[in-house]
Amino acid sequence: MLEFVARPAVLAPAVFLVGYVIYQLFFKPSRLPKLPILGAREGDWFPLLQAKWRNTRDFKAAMKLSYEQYRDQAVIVPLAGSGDTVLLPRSEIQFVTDQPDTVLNMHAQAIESLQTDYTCMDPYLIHNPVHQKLIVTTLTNQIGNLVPEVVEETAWGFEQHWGSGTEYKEVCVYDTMRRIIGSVTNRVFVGLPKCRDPALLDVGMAYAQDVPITSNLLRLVWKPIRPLAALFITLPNRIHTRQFERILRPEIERRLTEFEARQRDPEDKSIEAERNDFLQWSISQAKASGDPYMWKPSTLAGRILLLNFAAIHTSSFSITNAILDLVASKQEYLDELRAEIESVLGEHGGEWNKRALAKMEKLDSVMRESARMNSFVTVGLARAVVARDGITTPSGVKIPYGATVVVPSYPVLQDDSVYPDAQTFRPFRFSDQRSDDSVEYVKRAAKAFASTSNDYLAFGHGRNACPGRFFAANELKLILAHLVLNYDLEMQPSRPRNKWYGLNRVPPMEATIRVRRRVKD
Ligand code: HEM
Repeated sequence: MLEFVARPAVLAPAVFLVGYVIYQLFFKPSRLPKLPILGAREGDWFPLLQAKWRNTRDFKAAMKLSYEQYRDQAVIVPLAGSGDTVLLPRSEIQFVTDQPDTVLNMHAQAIESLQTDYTCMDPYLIHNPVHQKLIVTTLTNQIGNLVPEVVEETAWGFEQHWGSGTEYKEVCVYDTMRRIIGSVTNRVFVGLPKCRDPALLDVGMAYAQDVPITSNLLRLVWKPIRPLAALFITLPNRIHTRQFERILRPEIERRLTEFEARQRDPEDKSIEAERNDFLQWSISQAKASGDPYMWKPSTLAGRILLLNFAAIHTSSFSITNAILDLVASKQEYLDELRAEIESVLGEHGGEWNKRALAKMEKLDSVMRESARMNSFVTVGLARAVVARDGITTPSGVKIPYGATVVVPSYPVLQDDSVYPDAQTFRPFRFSDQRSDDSVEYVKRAAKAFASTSNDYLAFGHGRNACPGRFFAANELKLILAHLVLNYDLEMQPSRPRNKWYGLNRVPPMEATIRVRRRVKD
């Protein structure tokens, strides 16, 4: 064995590899300017490396430290698997949102951090994200028309997962919510009956988990060998993408055939009326483009899978957090919320619609306050510096091409000077502010759940803020309203804590509560 290792043909590359790794880890000069290193301590031998270890292990502590110690200055944030990252101070959030895409670019950063060239089986879907245009235009415009279907699917989902028993029983909040959110959201994406297909929902969820796990792994792999490593690492992504496509293909093919038949003879009454869902809009968009690649079943299914990735986890976390916050608060809050919903619904003849929902400001406030307390966005507005000459921040820090900038979100949302009594869940914090007539209308409207600002980054902010947030806000409020109207929730003395996985903050997924169907008189 020793003889084999001592051969020059084996020894030379091995020494080179070890030397390269040591150089990368300990001696490679940083391209970043001289700034404090978040997490480094006096006397550290390898400050970047030691800080990286500390920050990766406990990012919550790192966030608190950044706000206490470096509130007004930029700091370097070493993190495992992340490239050169600079956290800018809160005072420079506006500067970040103001930069054009040619200077600070969200998509370049998302492609790098999610490694989409490997984790998405057809990277062209990401490089040509026409589905995002549909979210901003058609989906958002159709929110009102989609209300009846969202309401119907919500009722079906609760019946399946919370049942109609009038005795208290225990349910796992996250597990049941992700299933309800899955079918409600897919009702809008692909319609009945596929939105209730458990295989479709499970594969969609599995892929949504594959992407963060495999992208984290890939980022740890040396770039030149990443394409090779990706062949093995992204195997689950490939399997789940294929399964998703296989499940959806018959529906897509049926719709394509009907689309063509309708084009040939618009008067033909034997063809099913055009559906009003994302798949149908995508088919129309694809056909209008004239590019056959766009209406291939794999392309159309791939876009729906990406939507599932963007929508399901985020929405499931939000509603789970809101339920856990409410049951750990006061029964009076729940009663007050229920009273608002009943009263506004009464004014609208008992019928759900967009206008009724917009009037339920307490309901809206609960969702916004819960997102303030629990948002998974701990640092926000992650953007890659794509200007070849780098950027110079208002405080004069020069950040080179290829680095990433982020801004604080978690510490701002927890800051008493921004949100008084920030550690307390005050469900009507924002509706109280909205009902203050002495404040001008625009400022009051800015307190709605889907409104973003420099101090509220739960949906991002600026040009690249989440395009699905208006739809998500309506869907989540309808779901919360349904459960408040139809179920009693047993109050709990305290709220189980959220968990941190690196940068990500997620609700306790195993938390349970006790619920029973309300008996209405
Ligand atoms: C409560 C639920 C949701 C939350 C908290 C959320 C949050 C976010 C955040 C923080 C971003 C990044 C924004 C930035 O960096 O400035 C984002 C982007 C995005 N979200 Fe959402 N989201 C939610 C629901 C949805 C839904 C339902 C959809 C689709 C219908 C969606 C589609 C997207 C897309 C496509 C992007 C990428 C935008 C781009 O690349 O420009 N999201 N979301």
